[in-house]
Amino acid sequence: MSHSAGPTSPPAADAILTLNAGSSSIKFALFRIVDADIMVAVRGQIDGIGTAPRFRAADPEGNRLGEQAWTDDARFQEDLLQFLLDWIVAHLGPDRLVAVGHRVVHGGRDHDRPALVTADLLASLEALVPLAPLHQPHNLAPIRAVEAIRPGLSQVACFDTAFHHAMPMVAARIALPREFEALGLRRYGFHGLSYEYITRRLRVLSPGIAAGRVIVAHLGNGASLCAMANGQSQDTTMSFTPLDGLVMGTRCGSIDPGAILYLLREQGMDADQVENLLDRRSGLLGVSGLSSDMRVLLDSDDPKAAEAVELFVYHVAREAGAMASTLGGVDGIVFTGGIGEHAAKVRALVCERLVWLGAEMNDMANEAGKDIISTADSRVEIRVVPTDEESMIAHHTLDLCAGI
Ligand SMILES: Nc1ncnc2c1ncn2[C@@H]1O[C@H](COP(=O)(O)OP(=O)(O)O)[C@@H](O)[C@H]1O
Ligand SMILES: CC(=O)OP(=O)(O)O
Ligand SMILES: [Mg+2]
Repeated sequence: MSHSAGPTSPPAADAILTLNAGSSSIKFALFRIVDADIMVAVRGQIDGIGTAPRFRAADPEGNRLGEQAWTDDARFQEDLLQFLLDWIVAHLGPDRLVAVGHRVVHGGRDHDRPALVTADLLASLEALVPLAPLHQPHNLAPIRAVEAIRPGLSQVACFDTAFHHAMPMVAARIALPREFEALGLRRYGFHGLSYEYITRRLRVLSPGIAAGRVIVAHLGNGASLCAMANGQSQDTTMSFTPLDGLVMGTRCGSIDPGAILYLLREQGMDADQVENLLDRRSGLLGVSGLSSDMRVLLDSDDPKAAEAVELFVYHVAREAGAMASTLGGVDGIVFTGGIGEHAAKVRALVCERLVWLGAEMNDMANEAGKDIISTADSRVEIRVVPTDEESMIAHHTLDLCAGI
């Protein structure tokens, strides 16, 4: 698959680009294909989309390759995407881009694995936009942009829902009349690329625990828990949409459906207003009245910020109890995602509420950001494992495109 370059330059390689587009960020990575495996060459992101967009890219050693900030908060995501694609093409050097892999949050009923993008696939994913309005439109836009710039280039959609597809039916079913199940109303679950990466890592780091009963807490701007037995999803807190479950940055998480009826009927709100409230104005932002960013809340001495953190922690621990019940006990707890990886205080507050499960935290190890943060005597091993959705996307893309 590789091509030879000049006598002094390293041999050119085929390359895979991964795009993980969210509501406020686009994360990307460029992987070179070397000996039928992938090696990361560049990682970067544009974050602050909608407020103050900022682009950063670095090589695997952390050397900065690019940085730019925009003060124009009205910049459209399409302009930023175009900037990103131009930057990537300019930085490919002699390497040849052979495929692009995308994180697509919702795969619906039909997709239990990554799929090559076709016009039909794109149309079916478009139909799922109402089920993930914060994510799906941003996931699909780059697929169209790449097709416009490089028609015919192989593109692969990697679904957040796929990891949970084989979840037991009792965990997936919603207690509505059967005809609604036929419409696709079931619990799907999300953050699947992250959970898949974590379970693969855990098999290397702690094989005994990986084969057992593990609760993985993906705590980022979006947050969910997954109950895994032998690396297979048994249940998860997100559901039909990524709005269910835990308290999140701007999402409310689980809410009595009766409250939505009340907002519609008694408060005169329409569906768009309710969606905007539950998806964009609630969660940490709504309760604190300050910010959706956990860093800001932990640094603040506003009592409302502390109450927002307390509520976040309360629901993580409460749902962890439910996941423990599903698993019939717990051997390991893994923290990941921006908050799970970096906020020692949040990990400590969650674990304080899980002592009854046999999870005993080593406070010094936690503060120091060690990999294992439980005591030697703890019945439950507690770990911090940084997630890497990009490498999971790249592996799937390589697997699907290898024969093309
Ligand atoms: N050092 C830190 N301490 C506390 N929280 C952090 C820290 N770094 C990142 N975070 C939190 O992580 C969140 C983003 O997590 P991330 O997994 O990157 O989110 P996304 O869902 O956008 O992928 C931020 O909103 C911030 O609250
Ligand atoms: C599914 C989801 O909520 O993703 P994110 O955490 O990236 O917002
Ligand atoms: Mg994320």
